[in-house]
Amino acid sequence: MASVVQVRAVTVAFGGLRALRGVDLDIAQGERLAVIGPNGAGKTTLFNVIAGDIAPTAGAVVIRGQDCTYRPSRHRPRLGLARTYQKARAFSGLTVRENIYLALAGHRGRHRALWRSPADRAMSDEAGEVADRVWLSAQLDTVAGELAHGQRRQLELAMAIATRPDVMLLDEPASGLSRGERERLVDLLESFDERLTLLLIEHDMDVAFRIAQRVVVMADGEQVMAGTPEQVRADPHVHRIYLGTEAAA
Ligand SMILES: Nc1ncnc2c1ncn2[C@@H]1O[C@H](COP(=O)(O)OP(=O)(O)OP(=O)(O)O)[C@@H](O)[C@H]1O
Repeated sequence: MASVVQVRAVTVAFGGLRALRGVDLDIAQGERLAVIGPNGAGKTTLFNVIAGDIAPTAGAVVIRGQDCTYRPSRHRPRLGLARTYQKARAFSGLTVRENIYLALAGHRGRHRALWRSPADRAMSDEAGEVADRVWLSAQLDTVAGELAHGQRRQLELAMAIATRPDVMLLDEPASGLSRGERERLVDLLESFDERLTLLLIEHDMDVAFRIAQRVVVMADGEQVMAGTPEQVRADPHVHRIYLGTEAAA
């Protein structure tokens, strides 16, 4: 299957510290891939390089056959790539519909006042459809600041979906969620169209292993192993470097 994202020998140095050391990664269209590893492994740095938030010191990032290594993040949505952030980006004082509307408007380069023209009303309806896809229909008129933590995460997903991506990068989507909210998040991600490619960094093993078809394990800026969740779970080396420390934590 053709790769939609290719990471080629990517190295990132912060001064003397090499956060990534020649990492290679191929992500296929429709794949569900989780990157795991202990603190400081380089997961966020890899994510930021793919998302265009930082440029690598060496190596290349190719998206849909186009070399994007030095293209900033604002070009990624045009290539069908969207990301979520650990820190919420929604406006607390605006409703779910308004936040999604702004994400739609921003993607289309329209920064008009809310609901002025019929075209804007159509976009407001579209915001409702996007909310439906993340199970937030009942909260359309709720201001984001009053949403439960899990719902807020759903809104973040909606704002990414508004750009009609076919690759979504999810930065620790389950962090800070209750057990029930995590279950709901996994169910929601599993409900997405199977052609949507998902790359996630996740500390919660249950979430990562349930969503991913392939898990990449990183440590010290390198890929240690990659395999199915079952293979990774059973690998003694991974247990030593990661699962053991997690279990002890
Ligand atoms: N902007 C930066 N400046 C200097 N060092 C950095 C910077 N960003 C990351 N690092 C260092 O690079 C290494 C990899 O960090 P990174 O955040 O990518 O790891 P991670 O696997 O995402 O860790 P965590 O699970 O704790 O988020 C760490 O040693 C970190 O301290």
